[in-house]
Amino acid sequence: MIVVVKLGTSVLTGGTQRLDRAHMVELVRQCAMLQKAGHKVVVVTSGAVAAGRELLGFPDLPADLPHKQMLAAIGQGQLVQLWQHLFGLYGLNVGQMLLTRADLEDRERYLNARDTLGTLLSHGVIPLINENDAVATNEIKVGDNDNLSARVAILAKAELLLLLTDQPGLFTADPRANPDAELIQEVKTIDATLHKLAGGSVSGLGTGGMATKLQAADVARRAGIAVVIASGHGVDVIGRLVAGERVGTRFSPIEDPLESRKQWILAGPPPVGRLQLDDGAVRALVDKGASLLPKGISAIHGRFERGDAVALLAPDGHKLGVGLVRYSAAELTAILGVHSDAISMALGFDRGAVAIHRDDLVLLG
Ligand SMILES: Nc1ncnc2c1ncn2[C@@H]1O[C@H](COP(=O)(O)OP(=O)(O)O)[C@@H](O)[C@H]1O
Ligand SMILES: N[C@@H](CCC(=O)OP(=O)(O)O)C(=O)O
Repeated sequence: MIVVVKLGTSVLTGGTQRLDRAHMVELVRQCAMLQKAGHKVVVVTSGAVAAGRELLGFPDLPADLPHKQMLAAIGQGQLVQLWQHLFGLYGLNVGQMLLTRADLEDRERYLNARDTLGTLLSHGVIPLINENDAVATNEIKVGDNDNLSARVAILAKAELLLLLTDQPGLFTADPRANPDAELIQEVKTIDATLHKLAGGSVSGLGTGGMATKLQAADVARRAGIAVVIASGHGVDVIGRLVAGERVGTRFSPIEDPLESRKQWILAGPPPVGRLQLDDGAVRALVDKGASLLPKGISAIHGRFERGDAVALLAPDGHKLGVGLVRYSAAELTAILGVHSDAISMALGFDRGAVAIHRDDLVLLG
């Protein structure tokens, strides 16, 4: 089985300001046991900023992007060196891959990253993955390692994604503020009610809290990957989760997973615009599995070019899905509501009858 293990800053520091080396040894032991049993492990490791801060002796720096990038640039080397040393004790090699959203949104770069990851795995090397924080500005960032790990799980063609953190799982409310909150053991559907339960990070160490873990789980399970959120401090937690033990919060995969290109549409390009659809278009897309025609679009928001990803909104405003457009925003504005036969008349040229082809469309539901 290919397993992606995402280790949050909260796990790697144990809530302190420093990397918890003793615990990292224990996590490496667990991963090595899995490799020995014939599984393949990919580690998505946070902790670069924490390691940088530790090396500099906790300087009092502004919390702005340039200083975070500086800390990540300093800390990433430290972090990987440490992992390399610890995995080396078990005779395992590691291979570092630093990714950003820009590596995932272009289909060719996405496939290149997938090849490298596959080659590392086929040679028994442990891929160590983090966001390339030193160069990633907000525009090109995935932004948090929960969402990054879901994309990595898709790239690695993993069966299981473990989001290991400082809580035993997803609770009915943030247990730090609500002592009565209860652990949710199993999630079958991720809806707006569930999203409301999942709060942000309050420790000052992590990024995104449970909110980003839920987003990550939603992306991974649509690709047919099971996801568990659990405590990174549980005894033998990695091996027990791989063995299928009921620990933490488990999200079962969607049974009819998206095909590869659609997984990329969901995981790669960020939507840069929004199309408001009319009722007829919603019925055609949802009930008949049709492509989206310009005549079913009632409004266009944002500036996008041909090939960009856009979000599709139902008349009541809820997000129906994501798709890659065949016309730019300016072109679509000129043919909004126009019947397919009249497109070339309105534009002076014709890129085909559909605004978004069915093959370039992912419906969320
Ligand atoms: N419903 C919830 N259940 C559990 N934890 C929650 C919930 N809502 C918010 N949290 C917070 O999410 C935090 C874990 O996320 P985060 O700080 O980003 O850690 P990590 O570094 O592991 O990604 C917990 O410490 C907790 O305070
Ligand atoms: N890339 C950053 C961590 C980003 C992140 O998502 O952190 P976390 O929520 O602790 O998994 C780092 O290495 O410090």
